[in-house]
Amino acid sequence: MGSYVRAEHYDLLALGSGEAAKFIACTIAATQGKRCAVIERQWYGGSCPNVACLQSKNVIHSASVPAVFTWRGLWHTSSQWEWRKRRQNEHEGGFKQSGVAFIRGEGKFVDRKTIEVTNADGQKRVLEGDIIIVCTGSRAIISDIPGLKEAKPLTHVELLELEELPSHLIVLGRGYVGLEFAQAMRRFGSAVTVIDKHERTLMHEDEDVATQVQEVLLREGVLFSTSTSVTEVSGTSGESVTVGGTASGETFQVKGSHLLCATGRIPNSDNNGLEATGVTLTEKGHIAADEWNRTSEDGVFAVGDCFGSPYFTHIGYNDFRIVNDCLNGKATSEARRSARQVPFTLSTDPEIAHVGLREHEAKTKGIKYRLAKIPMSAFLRSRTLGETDGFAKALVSAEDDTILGFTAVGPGIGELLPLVQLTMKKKLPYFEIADMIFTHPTLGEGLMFVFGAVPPRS
Ligand SMILES: Cc1cc2nc3c(=O)[nH]c(=O)nc-3n(C[C@H](O)[C@H](O)[C@H](O)COP(=O)(O)OP(=O)(O)OC[C@H]3O[C@@H](n4cnc5c(N)ncnc54)[C@H](O)[C@@H]3O)c2cc1C
Ligand SMILES: NC(=O)c1ccc[n+]([C@@H]2O[C@H](COP(=O)([O-])OP(=O)(O)OC[C@H]3O[C@@H](n4cnc5c(N)ncnc54)[C@H](O)[C@@H]3O)[C@@H](O)[C@H]2O)c1
Repeated sequence: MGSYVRAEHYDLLALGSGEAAKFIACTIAATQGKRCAVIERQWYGGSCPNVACLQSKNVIHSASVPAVFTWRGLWHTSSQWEWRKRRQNEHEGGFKQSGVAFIRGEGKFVDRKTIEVTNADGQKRVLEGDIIIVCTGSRAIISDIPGLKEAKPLTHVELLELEELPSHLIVLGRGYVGLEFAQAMRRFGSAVTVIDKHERTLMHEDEDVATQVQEVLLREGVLFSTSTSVTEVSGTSGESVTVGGTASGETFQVKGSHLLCATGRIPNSDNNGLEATGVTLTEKGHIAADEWNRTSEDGVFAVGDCFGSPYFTHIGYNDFRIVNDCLNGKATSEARRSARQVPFTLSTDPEIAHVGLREHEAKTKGIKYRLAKIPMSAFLRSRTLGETDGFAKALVSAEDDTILGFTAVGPGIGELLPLVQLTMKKKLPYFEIADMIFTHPTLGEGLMFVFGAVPPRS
């Protein structure tokens, strides 16, 4: 550290201002009157509002509204910069109001309770905290395929900053980021080729779910190259870029104008001095912590993507609740990591919405279930929308009447998850949903039909 600098003391210090950290710091400041600070090198409030969930869903929605089917047509704000400025102002206001110190700069651990922060001008501050929250997020993987880094590929961050529409976007990776952006950019008018090393889309999902979404994208003109091993990339994204390798054993080459890397994410647990603390990492580089986000160092918590919580903002928010309970002496067995539901919505059109057990998981684990599966056209609302692609399926226990899992592919179908989640959480029988009165014709009404189709117990 060079010359001695007196450390500024805080009761609670967060590294990274993402979902869980901002709520923890603001809540502890407000409810316990503690002195809290958040260190952040880039955006107030982390990725979700600025470069991930919210902005990407705004782009995706824009691409889905035929009347304004143009690149940047329906962006509710004039530009991506305007979007971020608004989110920044909202978050800056939130921190100020709650009395949390927002400290701009790159943070690096000096020891378990001390973080050195370097701002853009190279000036340093040393902060120490009794409680430390590590919330440093994750970043897109840019693998070491020859020529890939040199091609300066886009990640979701740069894609959201593009001023021009790519004439031909090559998407490497067919997971959440790849599929959502592939469809949106195709709808805006780009030619889109998606390349993935696996044979099928969304390997974790049931095959019928993955196939349904892929079929829609194919119909809209997205091209797929599957079981593809990319061995070289040449050119530069934004000008002309060529991706080559083998696809199902055959030589493969595709030339495009832009390249998006969407091959997964790695935790930001390196380059921040964590090795100077006693905090340990998992094999995948996540910060190792227990059921209540407590690391191996007393008073140091890890939250969000860097902790390996499933990479969703709402799960980051749940980390906040768990840590907040912990800090209030309420670390209960109900409020722990492995006890929580992990619902998600993939924002393709149609969406995929899921909670609980998948069918292939039930089969692998030998869990006996009853299956109800109906086409989306049976959700009468989908007919009024003219959007009948998809289906919904529910897995109900063969032994009692509790719901084990629910998955649906359909328009705006993610909005239906909470009712199913609540029924599952309260361990209510599935027919509580089947017996409800739903307004007609809403998507919710479809739940009555799915759960009404559960076969009787044998
Ligand atoms: C394109 C895209 C779309 C997504 N869409 C959705 C969605 O629709 N729904 C959903 O639930 N999830 C979505 N996700 C996932 C979601 O964005 C992440 O799970 C969530 O934002 C992670 O929050 P976090 O707090 O862990 O990290 P972040 O929000 O990334 O916060 C970490 C912060 O730490 C800062 N930081 C890191 N290291 C340092 C350091 N040394 N010093 C100072 N600051 C540091 C970073 O600048 C960053 O701001 C999406 C992800 C992507 C990439
Ligand atoms: N709607 C949402 O909630 C949402 C949206 C976007 C992202 N996210 C979160 O972000 C996480 C990361 O998303 P992601 O799409 O970056 O990762 P992902 O893990 O979902 O998908 C990565 C894909 O890249 C492929 N791949 C990996 N290496 C490859 C290579 N060398 N060549 C070709 N293909 C390769 C994999 O087979 C996989 O299909 C998700 O797991 C999710 O938790 C959520």
